[in-house]
Amino acid sequence: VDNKDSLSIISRFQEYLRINTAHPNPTYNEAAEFISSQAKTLSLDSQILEFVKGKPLVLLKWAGKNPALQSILLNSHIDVVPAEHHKWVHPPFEAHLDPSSGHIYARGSQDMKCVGLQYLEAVRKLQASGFRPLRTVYLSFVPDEEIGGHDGAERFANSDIFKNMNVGIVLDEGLASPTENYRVFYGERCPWWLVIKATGAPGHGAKLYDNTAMENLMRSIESVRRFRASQFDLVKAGLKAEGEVTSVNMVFLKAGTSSPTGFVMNLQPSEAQAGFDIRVPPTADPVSLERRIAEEWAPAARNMTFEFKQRASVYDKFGKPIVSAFDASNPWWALLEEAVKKANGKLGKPEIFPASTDARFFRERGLPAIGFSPMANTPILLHDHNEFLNKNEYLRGIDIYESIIKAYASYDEPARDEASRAEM
Ligand SMILES: CSCC[C@H](NC=O)C(=O)O
Ligand SMILES: [Zn+2]
Ligand SMILES: [Zn+2]
Repeated sequence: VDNKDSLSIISRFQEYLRINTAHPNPTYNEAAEFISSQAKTLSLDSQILEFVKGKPLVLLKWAGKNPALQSILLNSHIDVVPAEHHKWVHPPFEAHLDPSSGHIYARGSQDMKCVGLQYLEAVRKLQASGFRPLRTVYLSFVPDEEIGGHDGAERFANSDIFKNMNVGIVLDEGLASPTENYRVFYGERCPWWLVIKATGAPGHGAKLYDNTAMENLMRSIESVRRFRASQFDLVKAGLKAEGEVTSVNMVFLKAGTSSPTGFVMNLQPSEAQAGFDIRVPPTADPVSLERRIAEEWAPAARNMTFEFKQRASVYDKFGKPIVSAFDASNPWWALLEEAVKKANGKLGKPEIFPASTDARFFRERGLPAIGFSPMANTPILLHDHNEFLNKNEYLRGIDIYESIIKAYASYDEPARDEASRAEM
């Protein structure tokens, strides 16, 4: 790449980053227009699907020479999480490029506007080199991943349009890696968002009595904390990776009787609740966790109830953990490894993604999906202040994708259907 090319590649990335697609009011239309205009410069077929009004999904198609072969889907989400503007060194939607370090600061620089545009830039380079794909390559830019993906990737994966695309492999997001090895993911933990509620007799703030809502809730919180520590200890001791234990973090506490001048101090409230973000590995036993919740964390005997705000299934409809194979049964895995190597990149060991991504909707349909965001030598800053990606790392990622897309789109063995299922 000569300097002029890389300058325009970087400024296109900045342009995308400057479109504020943060929740709760993402400017999806502006982003969809930007992506469509990019697709036009590449002569890709482009359509905007609106499974839910106001939530556009941009679907691009680079037609392959053999449409009978299963296609390749390169997925990325358009939306980003909100940012606390005043806590950033550079405003989160300015995409400031620091001239001395080469870091580009922006919300979405790692998660995951980088990946979406790297796919496009890789296609641009492949086209310039005269490459023509054997398999059809699709690029999807989807809304709402950060709020659960139900109006985005989930509807898309369950649509007839998707069915007719005859997808054989999906690439989706991974995580930055502080080392020189890229991280790569074959599965992810399932989000369970739990609210537990305690009730108890109200009374004078000076009175000691049993069964207050606060006491009942506190006992649960203590029990949750013991479990949390037991899981965290396994990670700290190096016995399990982050994605292999069940995480539970308290994310809100709600209790007390408020008045216009603040909380009432001498009244013990009759209700109290707490919310927990729980992530369940595909290898965990969801039944025993649910029993723990019902018996220890929210026992009816202690006047407690619970409710899930989100409860993704650990198993698919065949009762198997929702993971993609990374052995010889999944030819896409070896192809990815080789392609990354060919582009002088190194891959770490296959991992379970600790949070959730849209990949689960494709895996649920029995498709292999690989989580991969080519960012090596980069601190993990997704959802953090001062999220950044170095411009050279971004450019290097384009070369990596160029190699992967070339290998995938040239692969002429029809992938066997059962190859997409993992035996775990
Ligand atoms: C319940 S779906 C939420 C998806 C979100 N994804 C990335 O951060 C997450 O919290 O993992
Ligand atoms: Zn993401
Ligand atoms: Zn995210």
